[in-house]
Amino acid sequence: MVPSIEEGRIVLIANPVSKSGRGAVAASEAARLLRERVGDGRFEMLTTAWAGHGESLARELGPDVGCVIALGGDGLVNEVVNGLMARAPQDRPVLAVIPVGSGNDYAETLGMAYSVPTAVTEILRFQTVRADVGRVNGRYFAETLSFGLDAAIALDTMDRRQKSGRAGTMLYLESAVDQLFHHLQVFSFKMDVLGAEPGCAPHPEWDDAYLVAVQVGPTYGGHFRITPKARLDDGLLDICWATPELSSMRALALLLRARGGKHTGSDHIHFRRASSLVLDFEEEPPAQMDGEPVHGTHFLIDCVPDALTVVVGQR
Ligand SMILES: Nc1ncnc2c1ncn2[C@@H]1O[C@H](COP(=O)(O)OP(=O)(O)OP(=O)(O)O)[C@@H](O)[C@H]1O
Repeated sequence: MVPSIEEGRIVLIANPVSKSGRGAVAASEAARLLRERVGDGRFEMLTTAWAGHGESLARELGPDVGCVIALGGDGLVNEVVNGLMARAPQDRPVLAVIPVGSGNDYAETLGMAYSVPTAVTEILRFQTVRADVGRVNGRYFAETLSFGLDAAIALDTMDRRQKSGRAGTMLYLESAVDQLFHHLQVFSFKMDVLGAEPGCAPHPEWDDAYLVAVQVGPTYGGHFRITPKARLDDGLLDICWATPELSSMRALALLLRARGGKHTGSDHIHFRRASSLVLDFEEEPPAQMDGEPVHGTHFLIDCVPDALTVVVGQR
């Protein structure tokens, strides 16, 4: 049983290479502020040294840790969540996030501030909620799992970022325009909804889609509100898929409307809510989970209700 967030140790797991290296500077600032506020004895900073390291650091946290803070982007949050989910439910410290990534969708859902000092102050208010976690083929996701167009954009943006060192919304839009006008693809999929909300039809036929998103929270791709009504604590995954036939121009207009969650009235957009589902694709689509690549054609997906306690900000 972990100690309470007020009494236990606080461990910061920082990704120094997040946001093109800005994570290192943000981590020193956060560590200095946390040491000042809670004292040296109650605080420790761990820095990731390789991709995937955040998961083992979170899995192996000592029994005296009451709160683990992930400083980085959605990729680091995903690693820490996977580490925490490997522990027994009563041994999972509270999760907090200091957003220093390029997407920060989970931090956005938690309402965390983007300035390090404000985020530290918010964390030390110890305001928490319970949160569900998504699971796909045995791995966990905090916010988003998606297939097709938006995953292609997210993965292409990451590729462009690594090659050019650039970041931000413009890079995402450049990639979106390229994917929409030169690589817009339809994927054949079959969705078998097992634990649907009452009144929801299963969807067992093969169908075509530009994208399928399975969400714990409302956003993906850097604050696109793809499932605006998704809640962290309802025990359900919100599913959205977009069906053809759309011209590249109309698909772009729909994507831009999705930024504010205003795509929901389109005849091409469909929603379901379910606690579990099986998704099959005829051929492997581009896929992402919290911004990280996922591979395969057969996906067993479910919601782990009430899995974590998470710190929320003031927005
Ligand atoms: N020390 C490290 N060296 C190299 N890669 C790392 C290291 N620590 C973490 N990573 C990897 O860096 C990737 C990106 O991390 P993170 O999500 O924190 O930042 P980001 O890409 O800038 O933000 P976002 O995911 O929001 O786009 C993740 O795949 C993670 O596994």
